[in-house]
Amino acid sequence: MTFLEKIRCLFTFGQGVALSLPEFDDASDPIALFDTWFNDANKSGILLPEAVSVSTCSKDGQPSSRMVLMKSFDERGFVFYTNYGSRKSHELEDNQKVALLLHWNVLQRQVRIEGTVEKTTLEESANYFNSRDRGSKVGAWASKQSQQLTHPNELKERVKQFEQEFSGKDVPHPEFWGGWRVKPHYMEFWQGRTSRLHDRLCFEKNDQTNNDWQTFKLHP
Ligand SMILES: Cc1cc2nc3c(=O)[nH]c(=O)nc-3n(C[C@H](O)[C@H](O)[C@H](O)COP(=O)(O)O)c2cc1C
Ligand SMILES: Cc1ncc(COP(=O)(O)O)c(CN)c1O
Repeated sequence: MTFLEKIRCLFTFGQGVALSLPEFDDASDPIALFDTWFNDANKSGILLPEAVSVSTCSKDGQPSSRMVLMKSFDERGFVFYTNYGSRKSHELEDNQKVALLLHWNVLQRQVRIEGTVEKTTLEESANYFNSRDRGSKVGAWASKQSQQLTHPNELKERVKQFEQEFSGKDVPHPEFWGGWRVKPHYMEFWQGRTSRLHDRLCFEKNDQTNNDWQTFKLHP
């Protein structure tokens, strides 16, 4: 973003900002647009611009949402890492349909993503796990994510146990921990405007095997 655009964002905060959405053309690609917006969010000083809400749905249709950190994205999809024994992972095993939501408030921007998930490869998960700090690696072993604590000190004790187990060694990548890649079939870019006359730019595809996105706009 230019300095002028930043000033305009500040002055119009809450009223809709004055950054324009690009017009459609044949080359319209939602991943490229996401890349631009994600860069803007990174440059804007927002804390954790990569924080994203992930919504899953249980077998009986109960949706649930939680925040995760998006660690990478490209044409193949959006990747986050978690415990494969967690509630979200169990729900994703049963039902691969998923929705992501990002909100960059100072930019007055929201991105909605709908798609299906697949697990990242063991190699990809291990590479990411190995890049984490030691404390978070031990934490991944210690946390039985989404399970009830059986007694108040259980987590602390498990951290101690794994610190001892891996003392003086590299902390290995646990097979129960890894990535989910969200392959999008719908993406919507929302840009706040004055008088609530926001822009909504949508991309949809019916066939996951190609990159043919239909584009349209929605009333705010
Ligand atoms: C900003 C933020 C980022 C988070 N990032 C992650 C993440 O990348 N992976 C993860 O497993 N949990 C992350 N969490 C914790 C999750 O929100 C959630 O509590 C946890 O994954 C268990 O969810 P579940 O029981 O629905 O599976 C994050 C929480 C916050 C507030
Ligand atoms: C439980 C958990 N797992 C994974 C992450 C992802 O972040 P990182 O890999 O940077 O720890 C987070 C971030 N808050 C988290 O809380």
